[in-house]
Amino acid sequence: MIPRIYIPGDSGALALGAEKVAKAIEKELADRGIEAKIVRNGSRGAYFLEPMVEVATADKGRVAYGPVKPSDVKGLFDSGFLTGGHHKRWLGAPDKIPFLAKQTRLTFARCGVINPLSLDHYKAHGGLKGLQNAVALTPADIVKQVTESGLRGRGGAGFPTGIKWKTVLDTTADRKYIVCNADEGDSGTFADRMIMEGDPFVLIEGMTIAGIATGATKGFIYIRSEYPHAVATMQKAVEAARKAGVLGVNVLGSPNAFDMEVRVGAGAYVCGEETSLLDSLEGKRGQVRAKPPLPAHKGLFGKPTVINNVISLASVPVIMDKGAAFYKDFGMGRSRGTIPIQIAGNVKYPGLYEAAFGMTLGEIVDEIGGGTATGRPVKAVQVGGPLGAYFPRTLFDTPFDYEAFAAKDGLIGHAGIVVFDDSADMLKQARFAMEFCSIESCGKCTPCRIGSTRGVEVLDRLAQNIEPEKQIALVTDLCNTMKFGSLCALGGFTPYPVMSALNHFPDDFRPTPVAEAAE
Ligand SMILES: NC(=O)c1ccc[n+]([C@@H]2O[C@H](COP(=O)([O-])OP(=O)(O)OC[C@H]3O[C@@H](n4cnc5c(N)ncnc54)[C@H](O)[C@@H]3O)[C@@H](O)[C@H]2O)c1
Ligand SMILES: Cc1cc2nc3c(=O)[nH]c(=O)nc-3n(C[C@H](O)[C@H](O)[C@H](O)COP(=O)(O)O)c2cc1C
Ligand code: SF4
Repeated sequence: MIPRIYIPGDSGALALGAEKVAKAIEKELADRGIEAKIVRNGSRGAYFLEPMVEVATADKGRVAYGPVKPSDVKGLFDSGFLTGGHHKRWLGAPDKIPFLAKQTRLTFARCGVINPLSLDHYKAHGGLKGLQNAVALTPADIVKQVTESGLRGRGGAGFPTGIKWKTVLDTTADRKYIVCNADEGDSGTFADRMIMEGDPFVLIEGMTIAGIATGATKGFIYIRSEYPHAVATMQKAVEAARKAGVLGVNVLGSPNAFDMEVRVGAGAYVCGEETSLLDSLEGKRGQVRAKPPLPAHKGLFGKPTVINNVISLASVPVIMDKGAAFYKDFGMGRSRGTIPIQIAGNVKYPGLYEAAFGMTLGEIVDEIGGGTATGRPVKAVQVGGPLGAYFPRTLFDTPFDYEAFAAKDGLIGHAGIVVFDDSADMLKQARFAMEFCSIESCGKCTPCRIGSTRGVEVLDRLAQNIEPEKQIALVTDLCNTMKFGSLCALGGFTPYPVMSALNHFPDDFRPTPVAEAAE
């Protein structure tokens, strides 16, 4: 029985040199008498957190699943290749790490401070105050506060949360749902996981407020299967909240009923897309639905549904506690409040940093992240997951703001940033984006399903220096078709990493002509 080790091939892993790490893990296990075979699954994962390695066996399929213990690959930590410790460091004493102490923690205020599963600790640190205020208000007044706070969807699209809630509140139905999107598939992101493992009650409180605000009595938290600790913690927290009367037929003794369940995904990136997620929750194969109808009108089981990201929902209690004006005071332009920036990849200080919108990308990478772990110059930073653009140093003055990033053909997404040093080959990264899309495509529309597969082929020809100008024209044309012709943002946004790599790092796409190289 040979354990197979799956190496999630996301861009964070690539930034760290996934192949090298994979080989090292293989060796570490071999030294311990475990015969192992490396299999790259080519899709998602957050390698740098705790090494997210799935161990499966040929005869039983997946038998053990989840992070490898740091002690299993101690040599890798010693060599600085894996930095699982920052998870602990982040949850641990932020005051001992100067740049962590400089954060503005509103959503993450309690993480690392309280016992995550103690409702008493939660209450002693301001927990449930938002919900207490909410039960005394009308649904319309709660929605008004959330709208006035300026909170926008932290899952990536930045849609105003209050407006989404109002659509559900205004839609008449016998049943409505709150769905929390905890699929967290973006490379370099781990904020949702941190909340679920570090302060689960804040998510429960946020979802309950959403239920009361919109008339929904049932909630579902859809958690990616790669997060076994988060699943276990959320399940325990939901039980504790139910026992304490925070959930149930009379929320905090009020006439409002709300309850929720934890559901586990099946490992498809596209199931983070809200309509595939709904299909998956309904027990079907996760495939993107055409919009309209919006989930807010016709969502889970055809009923009006609020779908929000973990951080969007977890940001609501502080708004309902301290008021819309308090929250709105942070940030810049139309990006209000704080955002948990997740710094990963080849960076000296990876971790989660909650700050008001408005810091520049350069401040985040150089000052907070401390530059690359390898000490080499930063070449590129991918912001917003595998569908996000690669920004060169010349764009480091871009403030962390939805509109500022969009103006430079980029996106903030879920605020994960992955840093690459000057050894990165951007043609390879562009190929990775196309390959990722072809693996994760739900297959419903042609530009994404066929386009991504053809895209890999075109970039492979480019790498072999076969008629390079022709391939560049072809990939540009293909990206245009994918951007405007895809049904959802998986196919529609894959052109961002591809075209930004091509536009900002053209030298990597034009291999030295043979004659020149020979001189
Ligand atoms: N967090 C992650 O792991 C991850 C992974 C991949 C992509 N993304 C992000 O996903 C984003 C795209 O998501 P999308 O396709 O759902 O975006 P979208 O713009 O279609 O929708 C955003 C949200 O607003 C809602 N909405 C839109 N108009 C509405 C209206 N008039 N009334 C009520 N609700 C309305 C949608 O239902 C949805 O919930 C990208 O920007 C990307 O950053 C995130
Ligand atoms: C391919 C794809 C994957 C997505 N994955 C996630 C995800 O893992 N988590 C998430 O919150 N949103 C994800 N989204 C965005 C959701 O469709 C949706 O916009 C979000 O859950 C709405 O919540 P928000 O308004 O609170 O951000 C994804 C979108 C696409 C196109
Ligand atoms: S863009 Fe890709 S993932 Fe989205 S609907 Fe089309 S085939 Fe499916």
